Amino acid sequence: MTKIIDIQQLSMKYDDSKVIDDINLSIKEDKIYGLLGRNGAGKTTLMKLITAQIFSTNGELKVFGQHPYENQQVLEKICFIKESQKYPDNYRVRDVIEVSASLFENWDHDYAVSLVKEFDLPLKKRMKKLSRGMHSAVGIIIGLASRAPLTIFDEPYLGLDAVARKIFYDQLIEDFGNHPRTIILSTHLIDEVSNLLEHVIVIDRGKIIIDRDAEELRGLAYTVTGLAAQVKSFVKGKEVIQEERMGGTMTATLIGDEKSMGQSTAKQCGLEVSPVSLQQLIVYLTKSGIKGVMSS
Ligand SMILES: Nc1ncnc2c1ncn2[C@@H]1O[C@H](COP(=O)(O)OP(=O)(O)OP(=O)(O)O)[C@@H](O)[C@H]1O
Repeated sequence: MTKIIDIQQLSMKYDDSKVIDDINLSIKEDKIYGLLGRNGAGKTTLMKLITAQIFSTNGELKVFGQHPYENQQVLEKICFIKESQKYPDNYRVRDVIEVSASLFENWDHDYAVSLVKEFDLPLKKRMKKLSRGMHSAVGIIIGLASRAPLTIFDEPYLGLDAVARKIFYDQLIEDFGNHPRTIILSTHLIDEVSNLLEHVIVIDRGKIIIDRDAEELRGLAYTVTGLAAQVKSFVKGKEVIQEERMGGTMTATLIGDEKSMGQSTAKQCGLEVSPVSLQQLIVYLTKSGIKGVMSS
């Protein structure tokens, strides 16, 4: 599979503090990536580096095989929708759509218009009069209708209600199916997007700590519950990322995929086995400060 982004030993400092710390990463063609991590982890900084809005202090970054800085050939293939995307106040929704049409080679006008209807946006209303959520919906429409070969959404849904977020997810998955491209979605709503993601990248304090196929990651951990003595005996020698005791009962979350047979053994021992959501797993892994990169 072709690499769309190739990052080697990339670092970036703001003043004296390293916010991107010697990372290696490759992003492949026609996949949906989740870029996840805690506040201040370095997600936006990484996206700004990829889209050539800021310079790295060290390392190599290639996008579509070239350095992205002031490189029109590369930049015209990217659509970056930021968290608080700004538009000229006096523009109407319609004007934003028209200007966007001129920026992206693969722009689909009919699709943009159908999305405006889906999100129930008033085409004639000026941007400054839109609510926060409506503002975000405009960004989402541009990101989807651009059909840019590399589309990056950085927390695109500030103020967007649950219904509108569902429209976004449904549209993303449907349109991606018809027009595959590389999508990077940065979000804190991990469980909501969990089923959309094909690959998960987690950044923590400027370092990539997880770079792994989403399906593999989902099956990587499980929770066992039962009598404390039984759970204690079962988890002995296994990698436990979280445990909790309530009276005589104990719950433990362990790392171990299907192949390790831990889940079937736990069931045979009479323990209750339950899956761990992607969000829970990422919270555990970032809290426990895993060393090195969990990569596939
Ligand atoms: N312009 C700047 N000047 C100095 N420090 C900055 C600047 N922008 C970001 N930082 C710092 O860089 C670090 C990474 O910030 P970044 O915005 O990349 O994090 P993030 O993962 O996107 O966070 P969030 O999820 O809260 O949006 C933070 O410590 C932040 O304070």
